[in-house]
Amino acid sequence: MISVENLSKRYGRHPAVDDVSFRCEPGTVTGFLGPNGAGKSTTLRMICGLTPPTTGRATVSGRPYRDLENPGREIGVLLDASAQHAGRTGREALGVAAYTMGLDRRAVAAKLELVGLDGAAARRRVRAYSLGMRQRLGLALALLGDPRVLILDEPANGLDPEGIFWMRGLLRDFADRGGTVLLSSHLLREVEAVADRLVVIGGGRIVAQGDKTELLSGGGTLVRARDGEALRRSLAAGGLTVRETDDGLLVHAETEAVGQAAADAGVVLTELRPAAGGLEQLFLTLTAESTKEAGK
Ligand SMILES: Nc1ncnc2c1ncn2[C@@H]1O[C@H](COP(=O)(O)OP(=O)(O)OP(=O)(O)O)[C@@H](O)[C@H]1O
Repeated sequence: MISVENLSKRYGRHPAVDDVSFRCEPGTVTGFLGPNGAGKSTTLRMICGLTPPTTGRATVSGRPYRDLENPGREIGVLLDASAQHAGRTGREALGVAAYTMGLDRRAVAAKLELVGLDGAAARRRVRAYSLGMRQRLGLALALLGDPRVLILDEPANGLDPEGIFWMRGLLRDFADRGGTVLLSSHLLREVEAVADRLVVIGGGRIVAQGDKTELLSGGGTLVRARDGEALRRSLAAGGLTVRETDDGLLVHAETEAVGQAAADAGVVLTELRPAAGGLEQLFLTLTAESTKEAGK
């Protein structure tokens, strides 16, 4: 469990994080979403005791990070995959971490295997690693002490599509086994695929938070079929209002009602999903604002 209560951080007169509160519960993946400069990294650094908050507090498993006796056993952290000793091999990096956490060295081999770094990769020095390999090593370090909580800052950076798919599976599995995951991203689509809950931050303040499905719903349903005309007829027969979009037909109804209308008419669907509504718009606006700010 992670609890963030009224956390604020000022740099001079600049409020990098402004009165941020949220909780991450066991068994869930929380996506911490915001455009560049929104305050995500600063918030994560405050949770991990690396940046002192101006006001407010954050706890992990009920205690401030700095009070945890052996933090790596409670919480796995990956804030910057490149912040690793470049002269060590992957295996050495994990070996040193295992030693400081008082772990059996066998944990090293198990985690190397888990993150897909084979023997040859583990023997190479970190300076020769691609960003994707550094992310995998960073994840192995975070998971090394078998913590119950994971905090990851933009973990998909540098991973190829197969790597991103693999990581989502790993995080989902971690949460399904009762773990708590908080991961940040500046891409809605990236966290949408794995998160149960979303916390959206813009300009240092929380602008939306809650259940992902609820936040993304309200925008209707997007549906496609091989036979577009038959689909249109089936939806009209079901009394549903339809609008043509680049992504398919946008129907003003829940997915279940749309699927039922198509099934009643025997129409084979090729796609059926909630259209991202208010949240997507909100996120696009935030991103546009931050890009404008950056250009000033
Ligand atoms: N050490 C610092 N000194 C001064 N300002 C800082 C410092 N760290 C962060 N900031 C500022 O605080 C704001 C939030 O930065 P932060 O890195 O937390 O954002 P972010 O959402 O993680 O974005 P990014 O993905 O670009 O890192 C930015 O305006 C940034 O310039």
